[in-house]
Amino acid sequence: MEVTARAPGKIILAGEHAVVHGYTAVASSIDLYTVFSIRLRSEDDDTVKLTLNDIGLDFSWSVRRIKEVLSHLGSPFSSTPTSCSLETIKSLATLVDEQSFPETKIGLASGVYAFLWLYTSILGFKPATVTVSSELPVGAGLGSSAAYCVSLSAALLALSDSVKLDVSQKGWSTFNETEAELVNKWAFEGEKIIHGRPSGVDNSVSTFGNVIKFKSGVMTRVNSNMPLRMLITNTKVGRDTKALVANVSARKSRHPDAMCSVLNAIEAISDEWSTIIQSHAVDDLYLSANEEKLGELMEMNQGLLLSMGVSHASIENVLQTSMKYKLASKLTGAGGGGCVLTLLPTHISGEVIDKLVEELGSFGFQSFTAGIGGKGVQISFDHSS
Ligand SMILES: Nc1ncnc2c1ncn2[C@@H]1O[C@H](COP(=O)(O)OP(=O)(O)OP(=O)(O)O)[C@@H](O)[C@H]1O
Ligand SMILES: C[C@@](O)(CCO)CC(=O)[O-]
Ligand SMILES: [Mg+2]
Repeated sequence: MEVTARAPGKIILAGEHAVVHGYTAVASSIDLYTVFSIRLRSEDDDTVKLTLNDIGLDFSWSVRRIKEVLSHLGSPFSSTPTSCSLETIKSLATLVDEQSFPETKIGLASGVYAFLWLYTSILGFKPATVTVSSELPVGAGLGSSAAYCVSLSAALLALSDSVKLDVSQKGWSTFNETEAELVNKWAFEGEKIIHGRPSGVDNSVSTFGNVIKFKSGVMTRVNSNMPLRMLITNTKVGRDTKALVANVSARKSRHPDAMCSVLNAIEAISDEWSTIIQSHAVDDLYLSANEEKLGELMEMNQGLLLSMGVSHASIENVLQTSMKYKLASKLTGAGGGGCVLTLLPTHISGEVIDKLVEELGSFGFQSFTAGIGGKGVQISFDHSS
């Protein structure tokens, strides 16, 4: 039997970075998915094979070798999400180094550490073939790391003793609330390995889907009543969330008072965002007034992100280009490159959007739209293999 789990990416509508320091963010899932498939092999077939399709890397460890390095941890402990210690990360790095990780892709190694941690903690030492593929650009602000950790945790838990699913179900099915909570907690432990200091907003929105508000580790569902449309532009400038989050923390400790004001202002923006999208538009006039307010909030949020040091020339280029069309934009996710959101109000014509996309394309950027606010993580079982 093969188990497949898919988890969506996300956009942060307001409050990235501030949320790491306990201030509110508003985020929504998007209908682009990361998909993990796991097929257990027979016990005498002593290997765990991992294929990372998006980054073109393959790994193959013998279960004996993994046991040698990690069995002192006493796994599996699937019902007890546990943090990976620095000591254990060193052991995981040994297992990865033995597979000659290419130097040019070394920034991606933490995803493989997260894999090994979640795999052995949830399933123990079982031989399996594992593959992952994603519709999300990796490391571009759309929550690829969270979708990776959520879909992996979901597929592993589906094979563990901690979750009892009906494996005869056909097609995609969802977890109940308690199971989804467990998936989310394990995914957060994976995110910690990749991000260093994640707030938990990305794994929560990937697990539960829809639109959420998030503050100090607590998620609140937001019932959006607005038809939100965003153009997502990938600047294709590579960046690393861990480094950007660390830079913001350093700036905060250098300028605590100034940064406190910036973070409070961002929280006010997030709160206003959630109030506006929950309100019911009584007519078109009301809707377009609200769209205008959201555009202004995006511009203000972007200005504050610039002051935190996480914008980038490529992001500024997208902002200026969209401004020519009187459209508001902000970076989404960790910034430093990656993706930018541009609000597409309901009155805007397809022709204008096409022109903007073409102009952005002339800089080498790639723009697309995605469905906003769909389901969170889902699972399916295939008995044919
Ligand atoms: N499909 C994938 N295959 C392999 N590794 C992945 C995949 N998706 C994510 N990763 C891991 O996640 C890391 C990227 O995470 P990072 O947090 O920097 O970016 P992001 O999650 O896309 O953006 P943000 O956190 O701003 O939303 C990669 O370096 C890799 O380790
Ligand atoms: C930059 C950040 O706020 C969002 C990344 O999508 C980091 C986090 O919340 O973990
Ligand atoms: Mg991430």
